[in-house]
Amino acid sequence: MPDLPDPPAGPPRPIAALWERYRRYRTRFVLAVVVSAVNKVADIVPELLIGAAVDVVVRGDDSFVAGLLGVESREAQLVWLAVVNAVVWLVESASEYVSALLFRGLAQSVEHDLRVEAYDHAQRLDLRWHEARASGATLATVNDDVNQLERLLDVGVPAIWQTVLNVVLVGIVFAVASWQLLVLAFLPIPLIVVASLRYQRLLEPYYLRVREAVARMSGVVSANLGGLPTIKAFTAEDRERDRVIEASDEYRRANVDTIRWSAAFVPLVRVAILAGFTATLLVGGLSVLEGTLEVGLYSVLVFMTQRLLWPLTEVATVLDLYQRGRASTARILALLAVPVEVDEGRRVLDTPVRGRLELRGVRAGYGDGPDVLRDVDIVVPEGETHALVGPTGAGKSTVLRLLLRYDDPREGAVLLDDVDVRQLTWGSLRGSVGYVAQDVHLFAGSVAENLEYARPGASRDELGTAVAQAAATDVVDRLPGGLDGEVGERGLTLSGGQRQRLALARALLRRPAVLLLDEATSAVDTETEAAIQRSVREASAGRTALVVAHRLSTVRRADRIWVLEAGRVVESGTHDDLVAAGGTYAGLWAVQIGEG
Ligand SMILES: Nc1ncnc2c1ncn2[C@@H]1O[C@H](COP(=O)(O)OP(=O)(O)OP(=O)(O)O)[C@@H](O)[C@H]1O
Repeated sequence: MPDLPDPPAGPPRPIAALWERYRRYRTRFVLAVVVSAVNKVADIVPELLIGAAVDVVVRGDDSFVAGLLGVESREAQLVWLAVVNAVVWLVESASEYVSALLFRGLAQSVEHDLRVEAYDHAQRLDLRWHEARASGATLATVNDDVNQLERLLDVGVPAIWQTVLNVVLVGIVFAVASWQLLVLAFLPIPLIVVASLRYQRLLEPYYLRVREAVARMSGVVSANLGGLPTIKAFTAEDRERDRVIEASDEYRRANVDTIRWSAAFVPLVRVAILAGFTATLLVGGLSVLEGTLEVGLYSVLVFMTQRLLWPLTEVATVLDLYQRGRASTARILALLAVPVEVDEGRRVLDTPVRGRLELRGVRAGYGDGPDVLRDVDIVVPEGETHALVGPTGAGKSTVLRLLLRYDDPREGAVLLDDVDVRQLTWGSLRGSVGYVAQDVHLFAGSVAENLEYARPGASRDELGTAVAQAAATDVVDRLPGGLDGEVGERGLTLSGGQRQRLALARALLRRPAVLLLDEATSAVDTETEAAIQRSVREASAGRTALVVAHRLSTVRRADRIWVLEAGRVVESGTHDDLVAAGGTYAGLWAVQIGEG
């Protein structure tokens, strides 16, 4: 793999960057925060009402409610409290529903937008960028990182906000009741937050080990499932099962170690909050006996301390969610920040495209690697069929990649109809080319769907013609369902030669001005090859073709043959000229016809 520069790190403050990026959702976010605040207040009020009810029962016409409403009878006061309670309860339920809808809706919208943006950007990124890294890494960003961020927005953000509100609201109640109790009950909170942060950091390597173990395990399983034919051929099932056992066992051990520490957290927080609980119980109770604290308020405080406990036990989980969400956001934004180096030009070719191809003084290579092509000058005049031949690794596929502009040359220029391809729109360049790659890729789906990839909305007649031109009629006829027959994942239910013929049909369906065939017939038998050749000759009448081939018999009739060796054009001419010249080509030919 070439050494490419590391991908740019994510922004230093990813969440702030996300906030900037999604300005359009700010109003919805603020609304969600407000409704959630209403919900929290409504959630706390019933506990205050119970305190007020105790106060009514204990103090009668002297109670807080009596003073507030001017109602003397205890029964009437209790009825009032019950009515207020019912209203608040309904508000609480409604606001909980609305707040969940708003937060979750927001999380889904952001997740959807980011996933689509990340995918769209990833598919625009240069092939070279993708080739230099594991496809799993990009997939993990588009899938797992986006899901992780959704969890932060869906669960984490509301939890953080509710915890803060909880502490503030309970704090206000305590402050009204007694400053001493406020100090005693809240004293452990900063301690718990700081301890949670440290604890989280302590757990980090454990979580990391779990993540690595799970990645290793799924790596082994997916690689094995993809390589089943090889495993079976080498009867390596037992060895592979042992490798999975080992990976799974490491995952289990990593998890057990993590659980040992993480499960201790809640009990520890409980111990830390003991001071607040005891203070409320003891100091509060004593204050009631002394007459400095009302019984009603005392009962409210007892409820309230309980309320402080649970959110605090969740501080660590929420912080964990926050940190994971932050790291995921950084990775997504880093992917989105990778620049597209081979970017689209603006020029549109005059139609009809003639199809003249030229490589002018081209030097090319991959990443920081050595030059793969040097001083290459190739011209394919409009309407001619040329061939590229040469030993393996000579740079033949690289020439086709340059013509499709998967990469740009390091020096020199590639031209279509005398225009530098760097200036052309993708539509003008790639839209004019029918390409059959060395490693044919078909998508899961029917034959027709695969063909229509080249020309959405093509008629059945057009599909049939393209199939016939590619000598693939028998492939389609043999499939149950014909054109509607399924080809399976990556077309794997077909043989290599059948896949090649369908790929050729797909390229021809485009009716391109230029045909680029990279060993398009290497996997078919000689008879089929001859049939394809005849069809391609007919199909390529009036269009330009550049054909890469190892089997020289396939390119004998080419208008011109270019011979590449170690990245340079060493000779070119017709088959007969080259054989007569007695150079590299003549040597290759002699070997292939059995005279070498
Ligand atoms: N994506 C890539 N990244 C880095 N190096 C590459 C890449 N593709 C090809 N190369 C290198 O470039 C050189 C030329 O490869 P290329 O595929 O163009 O040769 P070829 O003549 O088509 O070979 P073959 O006949 O075996 O297909 C080789 O040394 C190869 O290792």
